[in-house]
Amino acid sequence: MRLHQAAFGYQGRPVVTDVDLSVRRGEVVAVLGPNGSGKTTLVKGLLGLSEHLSGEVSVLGTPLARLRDRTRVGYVPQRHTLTGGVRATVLEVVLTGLLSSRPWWRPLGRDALTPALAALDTVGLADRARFDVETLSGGQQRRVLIARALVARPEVLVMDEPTAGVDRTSQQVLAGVLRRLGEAGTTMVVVTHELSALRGVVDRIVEVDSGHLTYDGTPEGYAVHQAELARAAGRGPAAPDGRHTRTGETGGAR
Ligand SMILES: Nc1ncnc2c1ncn2[C@@H]1O[C@H](COP(=O)(O)OP(=O)(O)OP(=O)(O)O)[C@@H](O)[C@H]1O
Repeated sequence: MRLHQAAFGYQGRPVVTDVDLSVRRGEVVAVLGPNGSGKTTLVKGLLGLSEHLSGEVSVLGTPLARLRDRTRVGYVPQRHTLTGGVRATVLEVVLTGLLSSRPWWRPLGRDALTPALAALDTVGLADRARFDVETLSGGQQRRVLIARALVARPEVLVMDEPTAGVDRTSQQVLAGVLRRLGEAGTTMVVVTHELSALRGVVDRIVEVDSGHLTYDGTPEGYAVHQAELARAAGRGPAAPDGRHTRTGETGGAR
């Protein structure tokens, strides 16, 4: 995945600009940054779901506009649960992940069950296949959505806050799922506020602030970057006695 001077936004108005980024195959990248900084807009840009306004974007070696087989890139959207809609079983929801990869004249047959059950097994929910999704917890529903994204066997998986709003146990299960996917060579771009939940899974961190990339490097380097920011923020104007006052806090990963 390569972005050069890319800008994304909505209705012609840029939200993120000057993005230079390349993600290697098999890499697991966490996208961090304050609320409203443009993380979702950036990752939606990789899927053609926000407007690509300028610069170059290529995904899996193909310019985004010419990427025909969109099932090669899977997506787990933000703040999405499965309650309140049409009643469906867990298996049925996962099967919908295969619909876009088939022409309309080839309906899903029994052969679709094997990948769907395998995807549910990956997220640890094989025993819930016949359950109504509404009976699952929020964390389990997030895992169903990951299974739905996995069933078409995407080469790249983009996830927007997969661990948000789920309890610690579900967070740990989700982190394990991401670790296994990473080990299997799936390229992942994961927007998160909970870096600690993904420790050991993430190879690289990209920070977005006010629509710009403000960090791109290793998790270890990010800790140094944050410490430097905190030091800079603490170095306020000199107090009358010559000491420095603290002027502010920095945001960042929790
Ligand atoms: N569909 C849209 N149309 C117009 N503007 C939008 C749309 N979606 C988001 N924005 C604007 O883009 C800016 C960045 O939003 P975005 O959702 O990308 O931030 P974020 O970093 O993902 O935030 P959060 O951490 O809260 O999810 C915000 O000012 C938001 O209002």
